[in-house]
Amino acid sequence: MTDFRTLDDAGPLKGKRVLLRVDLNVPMEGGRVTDATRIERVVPTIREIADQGGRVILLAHFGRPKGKADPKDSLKPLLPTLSEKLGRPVAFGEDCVGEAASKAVAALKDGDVLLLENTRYHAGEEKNEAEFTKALAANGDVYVNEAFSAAHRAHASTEGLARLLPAYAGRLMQAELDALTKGLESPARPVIAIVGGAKVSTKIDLLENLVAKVDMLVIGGGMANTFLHAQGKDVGKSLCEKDLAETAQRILVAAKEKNCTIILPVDALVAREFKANAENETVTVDAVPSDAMILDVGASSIATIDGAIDEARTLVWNGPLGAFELTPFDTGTVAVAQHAAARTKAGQLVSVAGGGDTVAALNHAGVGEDFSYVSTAGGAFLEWLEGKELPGVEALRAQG
Ligand SMILES: Nc1ncnc2c1ncn2[C@@H]1O[C@H](COP(=O)(O)OP(=O)(O)O)[C@@H](O)[C@H]1O
Ligand SMILES: O=C(OP(=O)(O)O)[C@H](O)COP(=O)(O)O
Repeated sequence: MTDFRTLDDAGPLKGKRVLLRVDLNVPMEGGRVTDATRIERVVPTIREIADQGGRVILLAHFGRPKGKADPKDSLKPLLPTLSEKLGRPVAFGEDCVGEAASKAVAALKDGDVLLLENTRYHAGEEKNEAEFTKALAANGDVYVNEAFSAAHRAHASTEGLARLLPAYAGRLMQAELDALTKGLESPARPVIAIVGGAKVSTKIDLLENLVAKVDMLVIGGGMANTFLHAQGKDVGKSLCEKDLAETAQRILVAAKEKNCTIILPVDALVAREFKANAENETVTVDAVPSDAMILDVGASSIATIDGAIDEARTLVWNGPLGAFELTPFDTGTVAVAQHAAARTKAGQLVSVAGGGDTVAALNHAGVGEDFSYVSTAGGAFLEWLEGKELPGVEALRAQG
């Protein structure tokens, strides 16, 4: 049962300008998409609207350009993949508001698809500014939110637009919420969570609530370095947000109070260069050379994590355990992903993973199909798991 309106409630969309908010924040390398999962998952909705004769106007962000039109965060390089996956041409508007956008929208015929440039090129997006939201809304008759993975952001294109235009949830938004509710509303215990990745400052706070929901929490990736630093260890030149040491300490205390076992790496693969096949060595986390970076968990840590997974009946995972895009720093992520997949296939574990890079990492490990459920969302998925209201979903409910 959904308590918001979906595409089924939108009425005939023929001739309507449909602002479709999608999450195209996909992993890229050298200007090419390296994992197209997020694109593939929104294709059915784009087709469904276009096939009815709706004029599809895709709104999306890429990276974190912080209100500046930084070319490295352009959505343009995604066009070939988007068009290939969709099996039809996609036009491009050089801006998401103003003349460039309105001209591109005016040129659309029924059933056409248009991608507008990065919404985060404008500061009004993240500030959810009324003027900017109005400028976005000027190009649409209807708003459809398909970006579950950005629903934890109260931005103009994820939240504000739902208040200005008739608003509906897209098929993926609906499916993600249904699947997570079904899979995790009353999970089999013990529950283990793995949180890694690089978005330390935007994800660390949610760990405080998460430790009350799960029995074991594995902290890996860049997130682990901040915790190791908080424990007084020298993490050398590793990705580490030192100003969050107090937050990390608070989380460790909260975990103890809630009887949540925290599992931090005991050893690490370190290197002096952030590149594939950089010279590397395994060291204990007490002996990280001051000129080196932790780029993956070590073999003893992998064994500990695998052992903890063996005790669990439910796994939730966001954020790779290391810089998995660069061999051999994919070793920990691949080993743990394969172990969890084998337990899942044997019927011993319910495994739910999510996040743009996490999905790419599972695919890289060859187990993307073997988890119980793979969400496009990382941060949004964890916030949902915490029990938090997601602004993008709440704004749809307000109209429901
Ligand atoms: N120890 C580490 N040092 C640097 N980067 C890391 C480390 N561990 C993981 N990462 C990086 O984290 C990124 C993914 O983080 P994040 O965006 O939080 O995950 P997701 O997109 O799945 O939510 C990957 O690009 C990976 O290279
Ligand atoms: O990639 C995303 O989230 P994720 O890294 O948690 O999977 C979303 O596009 C949100 O991006 P943001 O964390 O820059 O707001």
